[in-house]
Amino acid sequence: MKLLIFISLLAVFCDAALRHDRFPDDFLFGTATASYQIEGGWNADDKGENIWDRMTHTRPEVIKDRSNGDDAADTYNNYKRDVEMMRELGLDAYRFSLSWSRILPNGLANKVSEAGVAFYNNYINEMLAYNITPMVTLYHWDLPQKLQDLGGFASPYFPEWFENYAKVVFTQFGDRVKYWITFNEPREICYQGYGYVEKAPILNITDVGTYYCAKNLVLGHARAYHVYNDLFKPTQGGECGITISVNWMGPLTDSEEDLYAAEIKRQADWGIFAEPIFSEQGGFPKEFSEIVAKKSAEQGYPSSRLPAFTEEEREYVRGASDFFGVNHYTANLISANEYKGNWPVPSMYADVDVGTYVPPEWVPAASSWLKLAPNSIFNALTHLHNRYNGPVFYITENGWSQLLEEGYEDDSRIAYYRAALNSVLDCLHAGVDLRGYMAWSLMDNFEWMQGYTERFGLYEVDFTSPQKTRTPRKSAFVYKHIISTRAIDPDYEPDTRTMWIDEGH
Ligand SMILES: C[C@H]1O[C@@H](Oc2ccc([N+](=O)[O-])cc2)[C@H](O)[C@@H](O)[C@H]1O
Repeated sequence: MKLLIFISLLAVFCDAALRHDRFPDDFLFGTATASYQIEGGWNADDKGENIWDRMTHTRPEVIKDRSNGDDAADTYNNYKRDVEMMRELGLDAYRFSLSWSRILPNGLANKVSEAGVAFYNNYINEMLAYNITPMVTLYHWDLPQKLQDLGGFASPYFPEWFENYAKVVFTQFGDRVKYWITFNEPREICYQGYGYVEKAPILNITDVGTYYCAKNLVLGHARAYHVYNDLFKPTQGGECGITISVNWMGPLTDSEEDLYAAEIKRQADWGIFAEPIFSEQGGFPKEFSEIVAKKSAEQGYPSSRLPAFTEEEREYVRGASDFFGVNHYTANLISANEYKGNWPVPSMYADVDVGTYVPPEWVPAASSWLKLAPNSIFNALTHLHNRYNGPVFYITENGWSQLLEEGYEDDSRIAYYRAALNSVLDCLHAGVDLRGYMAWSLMDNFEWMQGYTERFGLYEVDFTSPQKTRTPRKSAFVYKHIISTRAIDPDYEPDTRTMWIDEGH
């Protein structure tokens, strides 16, 4: 009898393990943040000005609450408290970004700030003291203003500036940092910074640099990857990848037109950045390239507005990544003929020329673009897995916004995280090589054009208090429970509001 019970328990256990009802022990659970959104200290020591400093100081009206990241959550002075929060949650890893102009005040590598390097050394060492693995993004949207004045991402010098910056960073921190992400979200950098939608550097021109930005960014990524691979990896032994924002773009109907429209939307949205690096053939996506070339000719341009890679560049970029970082938040349904916007010509949006639809039953967050879309992580990751021959993935951002008034009781965030992590389990079950998940965000922060009006934090931050006091929300307790049990208990309800640090952290 005992043997029978033992065998059936073993069968249940093995089945659960095979079905990935639990997250593997070596799966990296973390949270993510970005320098401009949390650090503050905008002019501390010899830090240089960046494009968000310049924009928020000269055009405060473009930010919803006229705020800025001058102080933000003041991580510059509070980094020990941040690491304490990581320990409270029991994180395996923490993704954060470096402020380029804090390390290189004028963007160029001829002057390195000792104070800037010291700050990041302290931050990294504090994490490592508690076994928290740093995952470091080199660029999360805060370009040194000096480089913007020289043309920014649209300049042909950009790849070289980025390589030089990367070399400094790998030299200073590579003995301890083993996960490197070159860029956060090329789509947002190029399309929102240099295209139609306004974000820093707020050029107020349409389209001029969109696709030049895309090409220079991809080349900059490849240069940093090769420098790391050739000069640093042999002794430091880490990994270098890129994070691309991938929301699921499925067809509105099964019609051939909608299927094709969704494919073009995917090619424009993330394929333009992913295809050159992760596809077997390299280069920009075929159909989208043909569309832009055709429209450019009709518009009277002497050549395509999407500059092609030379054969040598294509080979240099192809395969230049150890992993695919995915920022995933939501989904859209794509239509060939319905729900189209009125886009300026020329622009990437007019080039794509499809409609996007969001079903009303998808629960909305506080951010207008964010809805709880069913199975969207599974749809996006299995698609990428199939298209790019099974690369290693990390989800480098995923999270949910609320309005400040919602405070501790963030049940909609908990529902979102549970749905997302169930989708992660489905990915593991389907054989996707997904090795980690970083929740956005550890704490409330400066949400770009929305200022402090939209809150993504597991910890609430009181930005009016001198210490920028951090208080855990209900979701922080739920995430902690998921990490420690490596499983999702849909009924878990925290019975305390007081955080604690488990032994070993
Ligand atoms: C909340 C985080 O958003 C990340 O950027 C975006 C912005 C918009 C979408 N979208 O689907 O429309 C996805 C991701 C950003 O990387 C991070 O800094 C946060 O602001």
